[in-house]
Amino acid sequence: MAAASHAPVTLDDEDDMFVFGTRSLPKVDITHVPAPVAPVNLQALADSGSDEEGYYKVTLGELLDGGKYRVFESLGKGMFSGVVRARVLEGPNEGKEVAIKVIRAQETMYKAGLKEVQILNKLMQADPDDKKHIVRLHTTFEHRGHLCLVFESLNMNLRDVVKRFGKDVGLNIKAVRAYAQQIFLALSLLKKCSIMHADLKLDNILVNKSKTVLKLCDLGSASDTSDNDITPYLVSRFYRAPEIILGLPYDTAIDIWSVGCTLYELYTGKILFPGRTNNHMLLLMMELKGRFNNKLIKKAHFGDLHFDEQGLFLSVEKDKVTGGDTVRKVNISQPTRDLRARLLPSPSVLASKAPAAREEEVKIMTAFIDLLDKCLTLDASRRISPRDALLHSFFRV
Ligand SMILES: Nc1ncnc2c1ncn2[C@@H]1O[C@H](COP(=O)(O)OP(=O)(O)OP(=O)(O)O)[C@@H](O)[C@H]1O
Repeated sequence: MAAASHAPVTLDDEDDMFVFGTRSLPKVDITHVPAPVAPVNLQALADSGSDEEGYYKVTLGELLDGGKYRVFESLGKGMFSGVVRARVLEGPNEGKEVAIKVIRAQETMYKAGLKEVQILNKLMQADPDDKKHIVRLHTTFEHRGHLCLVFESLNMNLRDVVKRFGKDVGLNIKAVRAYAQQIFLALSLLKKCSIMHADLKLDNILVNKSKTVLKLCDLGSASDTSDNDITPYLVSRFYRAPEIILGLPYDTAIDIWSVGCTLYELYTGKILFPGRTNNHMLLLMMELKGRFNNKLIKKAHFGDLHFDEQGLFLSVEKDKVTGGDTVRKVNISQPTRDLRARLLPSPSVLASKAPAAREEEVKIMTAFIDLLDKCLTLDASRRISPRDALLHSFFRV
């Protein structure tokens, strides 16, 4: 039995077909990138060149995939991976830049990476002409036990754009409108394919060098709509839809909610719902949008965590004296914060403009606020669809 202890450790039965390897994968039709056949072999992990958290320790100038790519820049670390920029050294794309996402050498991360490849393939097949603003996956390979995804190289994410060009006060409304249209096109493809992105935020939207074209990236949390287990921590908290927090069934409408939060942030440079906890998120949402419908609360898995039998909100707050948690019952009837008050230019700003410019500004801002309001509908079944969003007057004023 001693030999058995050196045998590759497989994940489970369905993954037996996967084996770690160092070979590169066959390159095929760009709309269908094969997932590498998986690993999990202790020997390979021991030799993975990773730090203690499983991130690959990349060196600038390093060659990857048998000399096909030379790394020249590190783009940073996420939860699942380190992303590097590299140059293609051979083949028809010689000289071109790519971005390589090197997944952490860990069984769950590897599996998540394979799922990301599968979802990107499905989306590329549904959009062979690359018109729907989702990042293109060129190919995949394995490097010392790390699954590597080779993407088209984009310039920076929208969080960096806001930092650099919006100086933390946001972008002008016409730039927001141009980006919003592209985001809703991407969402229309996701909906058509029954895929939820489930992690939309400024960090996961990339732009090209001229900042005119954007693409959604990081499909690492994405899944099919049939795959919607109740879990209150899906999506980064500030962008998390109320149905997720309440434990209601959810679908592609969660991404519309996240886009509402993202567009607000793009325009203002401020987080719309900076909740400290899921409970605090619900309070902030109700302050803006009013109370939840009682029927919705009754159906919700976690309804009684946040509401009492009378439908009063149980706001968990810090006691100023003891510092411990206390519960304050809150009866929310009317919204107390207002998107119009926050976003419409003040009368003094408007007065400083010529009448035509003033009229245009009010028109476009009124349309923007209306669209945001429809993206942020508390009841997911009544939230605007990507298609209707694209037909909204915001894109025609
Ligand atoms: N194709 C690309 N071109 C340029 N930069 C990219 C590309 N893909 C990813 N990046 C950069 O790397 C960052 C992390 O990428 P990604 O979100 O896919 O990785 P992740 O490990 O899932 O990260 P996180 O845990 O933050 O979600 C992005 O925010 C972006 O700045």
